[in-house]
Amino acid sequence: MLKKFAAFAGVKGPVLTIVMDGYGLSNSEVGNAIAAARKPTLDRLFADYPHIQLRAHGTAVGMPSDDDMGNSEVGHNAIGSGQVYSQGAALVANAIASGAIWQGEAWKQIIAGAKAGSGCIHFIGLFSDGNVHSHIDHLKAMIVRAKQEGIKAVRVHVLLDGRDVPETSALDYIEPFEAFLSELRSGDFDVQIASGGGRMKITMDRYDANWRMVEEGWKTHVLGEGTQYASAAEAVKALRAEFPGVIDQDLPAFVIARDGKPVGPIVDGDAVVFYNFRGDRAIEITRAFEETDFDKFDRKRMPKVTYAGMLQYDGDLQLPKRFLVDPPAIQDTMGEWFSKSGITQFACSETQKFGHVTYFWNGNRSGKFAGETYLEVPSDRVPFEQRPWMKSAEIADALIDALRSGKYQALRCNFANGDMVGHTGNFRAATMAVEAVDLALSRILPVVDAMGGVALVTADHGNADEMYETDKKTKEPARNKDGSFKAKTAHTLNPVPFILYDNVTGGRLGLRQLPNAGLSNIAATIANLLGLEKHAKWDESLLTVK
Ligand SMILES: O=C(O)[C@@H](CO)OP(=O)(O)O
Ligand SMILES: [Mn+2]
Ligand SMILES: [Mn+2]
Repeated sequence: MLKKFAAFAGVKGPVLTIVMDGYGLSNSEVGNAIAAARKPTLDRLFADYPHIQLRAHGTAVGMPSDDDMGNSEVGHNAIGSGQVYSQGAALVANAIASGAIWQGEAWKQIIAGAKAGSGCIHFIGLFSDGNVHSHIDHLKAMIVRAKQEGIKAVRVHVLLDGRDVPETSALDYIEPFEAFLSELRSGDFDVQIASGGGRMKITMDRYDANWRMVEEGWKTHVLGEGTQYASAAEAVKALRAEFPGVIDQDLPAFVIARDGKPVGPIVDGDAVVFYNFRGDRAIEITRAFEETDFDKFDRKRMPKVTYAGMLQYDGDLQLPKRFLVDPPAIQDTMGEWFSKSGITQFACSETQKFGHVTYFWNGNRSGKFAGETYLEVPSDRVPFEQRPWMKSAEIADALIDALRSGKYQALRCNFANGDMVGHTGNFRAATMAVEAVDLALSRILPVVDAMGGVALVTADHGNADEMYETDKKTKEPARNKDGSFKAKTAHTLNPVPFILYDNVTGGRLGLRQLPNAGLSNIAATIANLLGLEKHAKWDESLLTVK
């Protein structure tokens, strides 16, 4: 049990934490969909309530460097655990730098599995240096090592990014990578790109939102079925010509073939490494490779392969069984300790972010702690620039019901809008996304008051705050050839807001801006609002009490 907090007995009503996914604070109004949005409720919160800024990127959330943007996994891990752990990106980079990865059992089994079988290793993963789900340097290091260890054939299945990196940058990765492969290729080392497609079209679905994507990926990578091209570069050029305006993340699947035959379907005796380190979008394809009883789609054939993930993606479900690098051992999360302290908890989001407030929040565990209730609002299956309001109204409905029920002391939710619509690169839709969240807040906050509670309004990282790429030389917004601004689809490095909405303690409570305040300070702040001391491992609370 957490001890009683001496300075404050806790608010009478519930404590609600609202994560506005992808809502960063930028000083610039240029390309800033948040500044451009009409958002009277948020304007009022910033004008009238205590608020500070939190760091949500780089080392503050366990990324290798402060050049790394934040993302939902590291952000929600930091919020939910009150701690900063070295995250997948850093753990993998270190394991490669020290060589520990090659000494691990899993890598040895991949090599041994391929040698005893067909001799071929397949690498499937997100093909960029975004460092949110994967890094191309990790892929390259594994290919070099595989050759050194006497592997004869490697096939690479490239998921085009355009979401963590510029929206039409696929060839900036493919072309140098082909040059890298040419250098390595030799009489006894046959290495080629075998298939690919946009990350939002195939393979990388999450939270069971759309298994058809994974089915499409399976057909492409494993069965080698689909439209054939002579090379990945040719595929990207041809698909861009065929689908003008479609950005990398949404490009259709392609198969590389010679004389009508796919160069790298996955067959019995192969080894397969899924090289993403982040779990949410890696779990479904992993299940397709590992589960004997599998009913999400008809796999047609299930090759007997030696399969490994870069990390273990779900500790509870032990997915995958074999993994190259140990995930961060996230312990003593807020969910667990509130549960042990008898606090009832409610978590809600729509499908696209549901795991963020449950699985990521609880340190990448899919199980529930006692006293937790989860509610998932099914997401639309559309390009989100077509529905920028997403399920904000339904999430507000659910929260209002949960608050009014009086059953829950700590509630948490995630509004996906700023992030999911921000990722489309559509500026106007992103302003509407922010406006939809503002409307939801205007409905929820009066209910918080009525129940005698308080709310913390924050975000996990930026996105909608920067909708244009910056020209590296001029530092001005970058432009396309036709003079229009170049859309930016990725997260940002900006800090996020942390607002205390409190109409019930008579102004006793405030927030302090510690110099390095970050997302990991939120857990202790929530504990104090509930009248509890923080867990010894959690970073400092930001609450001030008069
Ligand atoms: O969509 C995703 O997978 C990432 C971006 O790669 O976004 P977020 O971290 O907000 O989930
Ligand atoms: Mn996010
Ligand atoms: Mn995002």
